[in-house]
Amino acid sequence: MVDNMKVKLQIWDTAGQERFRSVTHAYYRDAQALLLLYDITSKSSFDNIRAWLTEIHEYAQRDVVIMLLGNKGDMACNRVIKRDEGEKLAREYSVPFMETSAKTGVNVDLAFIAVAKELKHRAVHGQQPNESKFQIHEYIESQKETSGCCS
Ligand SMILES: Nc1nc2c(ncn2[C@@H]2O[C@H](COP(=O)(O)OP(=O)(O)OP(=O)(O)O)[C@@H](O)[C@H]2O)c(=O)[nH]1
Repeated sequence: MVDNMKVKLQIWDTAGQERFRSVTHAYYRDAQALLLLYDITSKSSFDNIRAWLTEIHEYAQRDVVIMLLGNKGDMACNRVIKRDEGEKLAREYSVPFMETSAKTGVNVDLAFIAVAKELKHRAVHGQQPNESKFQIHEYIESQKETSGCCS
């Protein structure tokens, strides 16, 4: 339930980076939202994000909701990608960003709730230029948790 409205999300987990080239566009071509995850302890996973963003720009829907997530936030002591770098990349592409942990659950609900809220808002209000916009960036900034022993 999002603001008293039932929102149904169908979630697809695409193949990982090593199979990156073989992922069919069909996976994300019709998606309304895309969560791009990298692993804060893996430089290659972070470097792959740019390639994904280029792909998305080319093949995904123009108004797709994109969110950048730096996962394994619980392993901040082993991080090789600073939070700063994630934030900078997100700013460059104007997408919201936060660090998450699938292990501890930090910010995981928030990522899905923010997407659900954005999609619900669009469904209810449409996308007329004058309509008030749900501010997904602001919502995430106000709700996200930041933690980590060495961050
Ligand atoms: N500590 C920690 N480990 C995690 C986290 N998320 C995933 N892992 C571990 O990282 C490994 C890879 O996780 P997957 O979910 O298979 O990653 P993936 O990118 O979907 O993998 P492929 O799609 O197969 O490339 C597993 O051993 C997970 O248990 C996290 O937030 N924290």
